[in-house]
Amino acid sequence: MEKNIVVIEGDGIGPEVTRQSVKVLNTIAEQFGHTFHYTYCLMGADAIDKTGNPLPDETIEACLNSDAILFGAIGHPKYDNDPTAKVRPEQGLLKLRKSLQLFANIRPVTTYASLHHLSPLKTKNIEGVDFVIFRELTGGIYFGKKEVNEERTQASDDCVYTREEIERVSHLAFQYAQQRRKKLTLVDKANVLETSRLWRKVVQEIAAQYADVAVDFLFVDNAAMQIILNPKQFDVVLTENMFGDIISDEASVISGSLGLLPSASIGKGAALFEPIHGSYPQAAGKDIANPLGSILSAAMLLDHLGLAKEAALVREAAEWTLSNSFVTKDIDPVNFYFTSTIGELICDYVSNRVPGGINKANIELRKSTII
Ligand SMILES: NC(=O)C1=CN([C@@H]2O[C@H](COP(=O)(O)OP(=O)(O)OC[C@H]3O[C@@H](n4cnc5c(N)ncnc54)[C@H](O)[C@@H]3O)[C@@H](O)[C@H]2O)C=CC1
Ligand SMILES: CC(C)CC(=O)C(=O)O
Ligand SMILES: [Mg+2]
Repeated sequence: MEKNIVVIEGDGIGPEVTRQSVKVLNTIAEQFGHTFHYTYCLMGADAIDKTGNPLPDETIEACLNSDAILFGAIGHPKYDNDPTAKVRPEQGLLKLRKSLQLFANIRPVTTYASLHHLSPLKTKNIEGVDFVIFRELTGGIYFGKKEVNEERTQASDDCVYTREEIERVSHLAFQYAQQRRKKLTLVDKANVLETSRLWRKVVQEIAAQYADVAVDFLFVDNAAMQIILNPKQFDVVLTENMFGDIISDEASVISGSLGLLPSASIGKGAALFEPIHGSYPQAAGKDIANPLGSILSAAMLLDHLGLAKEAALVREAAEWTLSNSFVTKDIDPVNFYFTSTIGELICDYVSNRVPGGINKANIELRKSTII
């Protein structure tokens, strides 16, 4: 199979985690006889530095002409700490999502037996947790009209949703639930927000078309608690843009680290794959960030290309690293391996196909020589 993949490394840890995913995709290509052509594009603070624009037109153009997009992360403290900056890295990502009409962001939350002991949550509450957050991605408060007065004493962000925006992501979420445990939870704030009441009404109507899916409704404040208290109750969680952004970072605590969670953004054609974390600037260039969120996003990319066997092998390799304690600093702050070593180990596993073929002594050597 021959495919064109756009790679947007972005800022902070974006480049170092994305490079591990490209290594893994290349190993998959070698093992299975595929050819992946990569086009590298700019976005975020890096793009502002080089072009003055957080999302150059060439990036949109390349993405529209690609089979899939692999994205790292954007964002830089010089903008986070300057609330008056008019041009900002995040504008690039929001505009890309809108331009490509990536209206559904799928964020799976799973747990790994070898990491249970690291969670601040009780093992009995998290073992077997397996749910998916369907986050609406191109509407709501992140895209509403923004205003600030001249004196900067008052500001507003409008939250707008149309019926059509709610319907299209809801149908995808219901269909996803049909393939899983047939339960869908809408998370909203319908006791206060008009947009949430529209969400609830539309989802109630759509539910009639999916009689085999059990639907329930949770206010977002309660949902934030339930995700920590009893995460096993969830199968598919459907929610608007900002609530999905917030509860998915929260849900990563169940898995063990924000660095573990992948995502797929889909919509009207293009498809983009990115870890759910940001640019983690404190770790940039240190080779300590967890690359698994990105590598598991690459697995979702492979699934999207119809390469299910390949995707499964990448997931198996990722699980193999975790269960053999080949983990980054976020998972084990004392005995940790570097970002690049985890990438290499996953490539080794993918090419050898059997864990017995990997020489543990060499891995220990790689760890100690780098430290
Ligand atoms: N999709 C994107 O590109 C996103 C960009 N951002 C941007 O990223 C910048 C930093 O934002 P933060 O709020 O600090 O969020 P962040 O997600 O970059 O980091 C928050 C914390 O999560 C942990 N973490 C994140 N990624 C990790 C990884 N791969 N391995 C190990 N630990 C990891 C670290 O403890 C870190 O301090 C900001 O400029 C923000 O706007 C934030 C979220 C998403
Ligand atoms: C720029 C932000 C909306 C990115 C973010 O936090 C996310 O997509 O998770
Ligand atoms: Mg986020």
